[in-house]
Amino acid sequence: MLRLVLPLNGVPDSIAAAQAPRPLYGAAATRRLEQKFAAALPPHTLMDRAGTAVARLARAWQPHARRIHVLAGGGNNGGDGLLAAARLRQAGFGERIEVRWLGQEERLPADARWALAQARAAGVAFVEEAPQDAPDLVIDALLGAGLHRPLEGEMLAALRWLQTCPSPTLCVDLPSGLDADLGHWWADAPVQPAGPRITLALLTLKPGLFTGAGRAAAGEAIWCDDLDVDVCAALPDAWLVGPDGWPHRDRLRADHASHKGRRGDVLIIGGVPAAAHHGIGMTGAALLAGRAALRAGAGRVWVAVPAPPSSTPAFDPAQPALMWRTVEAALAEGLPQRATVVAGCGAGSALVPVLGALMQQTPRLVLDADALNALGAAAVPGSNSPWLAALRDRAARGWITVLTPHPLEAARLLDAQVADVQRARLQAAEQLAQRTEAIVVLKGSGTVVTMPGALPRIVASGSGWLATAGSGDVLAGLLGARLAAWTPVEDMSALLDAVAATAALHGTLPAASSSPIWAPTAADLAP
Ligand SMILES: NC(=O)C1=CN([C@@H]2O[C@H](COP(=O)(O)OP(=O)(O)OC[C@H]3O[C@@H](n4cnc5c(N)ncnc54)[C@H](O)[C@@H]3O)[C@@H](O)[C@H]2O)[C@@H](O)CC1
Repeated sequence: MLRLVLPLNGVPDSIAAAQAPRPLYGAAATRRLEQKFAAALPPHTLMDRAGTAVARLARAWQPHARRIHVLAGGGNNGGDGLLAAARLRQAGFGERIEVRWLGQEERLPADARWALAQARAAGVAFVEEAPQDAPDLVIDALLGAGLHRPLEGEMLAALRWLQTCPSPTLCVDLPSGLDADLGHWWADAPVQPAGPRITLALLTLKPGLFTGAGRAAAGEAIWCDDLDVDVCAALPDAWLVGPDGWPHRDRLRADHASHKGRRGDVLIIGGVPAAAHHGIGMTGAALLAGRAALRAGAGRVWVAVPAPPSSTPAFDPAQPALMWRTVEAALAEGLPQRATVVAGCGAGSALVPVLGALMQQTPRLVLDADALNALGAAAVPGSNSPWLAALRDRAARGWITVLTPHPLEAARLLDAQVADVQRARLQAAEQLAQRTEAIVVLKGSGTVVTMPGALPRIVASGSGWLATAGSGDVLAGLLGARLAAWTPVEDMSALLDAVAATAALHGTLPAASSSPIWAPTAADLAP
């Protein structure tokens, strides 16, 4: 059955489509499923269904296309393209169906060999060169789940043509160049296509479609056809998640007997003012986090500033309910023991002296930005960092720690390069979680949320609109509110789901506040 998974990146409708958690299967798991189902069906059935699904979507998406160019590689992904060409030709679609096939007949897998014969029998035209002009529709069947190494030579040249071609393009299973497991882009070619593009995943959704380069390469919409087999019984490699489970404001409204003490307390630590930090002020970061926590339904929110009372803001005119403290006063009041603490938003190096106390006193702790920088390379193998010991000690006590690194912060914690983190985002997040025994929210395109012993979640929402100063502070505040409202249950994976749903909600905020003219800023996300 054909399903729309993510229509038009970033528009609100896409959220509904993404809401149900969806299982993601990497290349190896997909191959196992393919073999299992193929064994129970007549020969070539899956490829027949795959090629037919591609042809059907191509016709629905570009019904007036006259010249259709299929770029096909030498594996089964190319086989899908060849079969789609055959089916389009048999249906009398368009005026010309042409295939540029870069395979070698003697090395073809059996299914693709059969598809080649089908295309030839259908009278599809075979061409040697890339078109000089733009076809009405391109079908990208160069490489799919079999790509795990860099592209070179003829394949690279073909991909460069594809990425710069302005024609509408339908990618078969995965955009060619993308690693199904990692979301890594294997080619020295632009990730972002020049023309309109959609992707039709076949049999399974692969994790690489949704993180790293996946979302940028896959285009405006991601479809999936399960080829009429039930893959969902198999254990996935990861889950694609939306904001389902977020405590919606209607639920807060319906809770008549509630009071502010029941909604959860949040303490933001950060926002160092310029007067206390060599003329470099970061009050806005803590403001954004505090406002987001309030907006997300926290009952009471304090903002503790690492500065003397004289340079602590009197109040926030936009959200006067925020209560301001110095860090000293907040510690003296015992706030870290009873509130969920969000530490790091614009705290600078002033956080370091109190981080140890927070680790030891706060059962629910979100470490963001400067708090992560303060940990240094705590997550490298064999690290004897006192911070690592403190994090593990927290886990042993059953306390919750959430780390929210962007790729650079994750790289610092792992003593790696940003490129290493981005090349394998799921694996980087899992390493970080294993070593720190914390929940990790690795931000970026396709935010990854994971913890030790759990299947990672990839957040389905989000767009380039989130790449704006302060949007991470808003996420930290939302996480603070969500953890503060968290009722402990035995199943820790429910906590992971709650954290992932919070990150997914954050991804929807820019679309909710967008105007036809302005790009949303962080203040629009937490007004
Ligand atoms: N066999 C079947 O019945 C089905 C196959 N499916 C399709 O099969 C695809 C997977 O097929 P394959 O495992 O054959 O893999 P691919 O077709 O994705 O890639 C394998 C081919 O690409 C070449 N290749 C890989 N990396 C390269 C590089 N860096 N430079 C140059 N050439 C490179 C290999 O030599 C091989 O010829 C899926 O993505 C999907 O499109 C699905 O439609 C499901 C059903």
